Amino acid sequence: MTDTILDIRDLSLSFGRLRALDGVSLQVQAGETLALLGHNGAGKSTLFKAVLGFLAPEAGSIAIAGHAPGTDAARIAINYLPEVVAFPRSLTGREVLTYFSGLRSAPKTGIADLLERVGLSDAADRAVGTYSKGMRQRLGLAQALIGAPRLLLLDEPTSGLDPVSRHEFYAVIAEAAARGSAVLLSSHGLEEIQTRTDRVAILARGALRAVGTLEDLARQAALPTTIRVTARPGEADQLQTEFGGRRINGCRLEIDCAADAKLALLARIGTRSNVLQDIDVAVPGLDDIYRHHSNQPDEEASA
Ligand SMILES: Nc1ncnc2c1ncn2[C@@H]1O[C@H](COP(=O)(O)OP(=O)(O)OP(=O)(O)O)[C@@H](O)[C@H]1O
Repeated sequence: MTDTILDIRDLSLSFGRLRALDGVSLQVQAGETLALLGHNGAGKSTLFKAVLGFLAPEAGSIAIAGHAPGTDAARIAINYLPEVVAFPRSLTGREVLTYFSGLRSAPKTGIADLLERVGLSDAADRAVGTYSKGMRQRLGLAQALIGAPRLLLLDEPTSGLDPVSRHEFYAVIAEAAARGSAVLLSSHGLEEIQTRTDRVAILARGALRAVGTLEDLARQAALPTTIRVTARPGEADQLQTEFGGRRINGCRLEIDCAADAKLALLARIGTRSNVLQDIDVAVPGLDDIYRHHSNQPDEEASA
């Protein structure tokens, strides 16, 4: 049985004449990590602010573990990591977490464990003003994990982090999800969320264009596979006559085909190995999949 922690239905919100969110419906389950992707200005932060209760929707509804945004019960259920974290520079990492634990009425006994989980034990008693950006970001994540939240909202949590820090960051997020938190994070990076999130939601100009696993999104996009053939000198014309495709230069040919027709086409091309110099296969990349969905009209979005 699923346990829906975040339930957003037909959410619309405008700033004056600008419709920042347009009929967005999205659910996140306990233990699930969902990445919200979208270009600058797509509406990701606006969605987060609505979930936090900072912005009131003009239509639709949001429930956090069954509670309306901004209520005490919803506030207790959510922990939030903003895109830019700022802590008092003179406090140590441990003092920051002690302060936030007090605000959340969480036991102080968990602080050493949190510092350990985000790799800040050694720096725990140094002033935050001496921390690097990555360390501040990790302290922000530790702050967001206080009290084992039911919903973890992370606004571009890894922007500006190096690949190793990113990897460690996602490992900590995965632990939180394994303990039952629902995680909604926004990101610009398809590559980084590829193996680290359960589902992806693509937002463009305030509307949700697609929701699903990356495999689902790739299947829905039905983008062609491209077979690139290099012919022996003087043979490209004949190959193009046989297999169609685009001529790239005197000896190269690109042939598009549906993903499920790839093997049959390769087998046919293979029968002409005597006139081939090389062959390779280019499957659609994450960027192609993202571009496809973010350019779709709203009504093609799938929930
Ligand atoms: N307080 C505001 N007043 C007016 N317009 C706003 C306000 N906040 C956001 N917007 C507009 O709403 C749209 C969505 O902005 P939002 O910050 O949610 O985008 P985003 O997806 O988080 O972008 P980014 O990736 O750049 O952080 C943008 O066009 C933005 O200019």
